[in-house]
Amino acid sequence: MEIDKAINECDDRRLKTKYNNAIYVIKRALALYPVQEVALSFNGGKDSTVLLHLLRAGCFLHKAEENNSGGDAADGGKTFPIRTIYFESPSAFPEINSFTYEAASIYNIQMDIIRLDFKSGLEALLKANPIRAIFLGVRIGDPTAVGQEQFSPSSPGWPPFMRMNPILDWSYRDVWAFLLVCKVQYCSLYDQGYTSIGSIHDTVPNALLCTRNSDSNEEKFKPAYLLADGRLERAGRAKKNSSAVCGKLSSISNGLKMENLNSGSMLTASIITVGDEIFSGLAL
Ligand SMILES: Cc1cc2nc3c(=O)[nH]c(=O)nc-3n(C[C@H](O)[C@H](O)[C@H](O)COP(=O)(O)O)c2cc1C
Ligand SMILES: Nc1ncnc2c1ncn2[C@@H]1O[C@H](COP(=O)(O)OP(=O)(O)OP(=O)(O)O)[C@@H](O)[C@H]1O
Repeated sequence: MEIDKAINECDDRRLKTKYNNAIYVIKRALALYPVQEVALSFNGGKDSTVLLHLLRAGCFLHKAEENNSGGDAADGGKTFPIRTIYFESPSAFPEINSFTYEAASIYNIQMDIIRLDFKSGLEALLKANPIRAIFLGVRIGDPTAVGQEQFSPSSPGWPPFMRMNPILDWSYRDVWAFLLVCKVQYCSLYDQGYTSIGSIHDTVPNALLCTRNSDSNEEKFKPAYLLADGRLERAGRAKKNSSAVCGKLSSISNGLKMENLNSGSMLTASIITVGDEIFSGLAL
């Protein structure tokens, strides 16, 4: 199985540990729930893409252990056995839609396209299918991760199912290390400077990846995997309450509250003085 092989052959020890822990969670989930009772919530984003490949590897390894065949699962892990759901929205980027559909075709994924809001869509899904647990690509740091663990029952008021978050403890760097080491395809927007993708109305490339051509002054963006500080991955996402004006954003949040940046740290500033400008009042 190419994902498992790529990780085993790489020399990134941290990535190996993250991978092994996520595979452990997936294998326990598959031991708890029959495969017909689990689903993957996939939206073509980077975290979803990581999860998809972890599940491909996890299903393969689980099946191999069940068969006690030393890794020789019948179809080499080519058919993806988990029902997959995609909440398609008219405000999704076309690149996200096309990548999602492409992934479904490449990996033989049975994908249910749901054109309802999350809650109503899940209610309909659970009514029509025996789904009891859903894999999500939620990570600590996502606003929706607050209070969640690797296995978290859905919230009160939501239909009852188990949310399973195998990459909850993965960092931005872990996500990119995995995608690059495994050499898997990801949505093209990430190569255009998008580091976290919401809707077309609230997402722009991450300004921290912006470069300017010194001759033409043309603005370009480096790929997402070059973002040095993963805490700023949501810098291209608008705040929930910021308003869009004529399709443009009136304000963009960097996704970090100032108190997050400052908590527990001492702020320092340096001033270099040459001569006696400060003392003579000329410094400003
Ligand atoms: C499969 C699935 C299960 C979810 N379960 C819950 C839930 O139990 N409780 C809840 O408050 N939100 C739930 N949500 C909603 C998400 O927490 C979140 O609001 C949604 O992903 C939108 O995030 P965004 O605003 O960053 O796009 C669920 C979403 C999905 C796709
Ligand atoms: N429209 C959707 N359809 C299906 N699942 C979704 C949808 N939106 C969110 N999810 C689930 O929630 C998870 C977290 O979403 P989030 O937007 O944080 O991550 P991502 O889209 O994978 O990556 P990125 O942060 O780069 O956009 C997804 O990995 C997926 O499991």
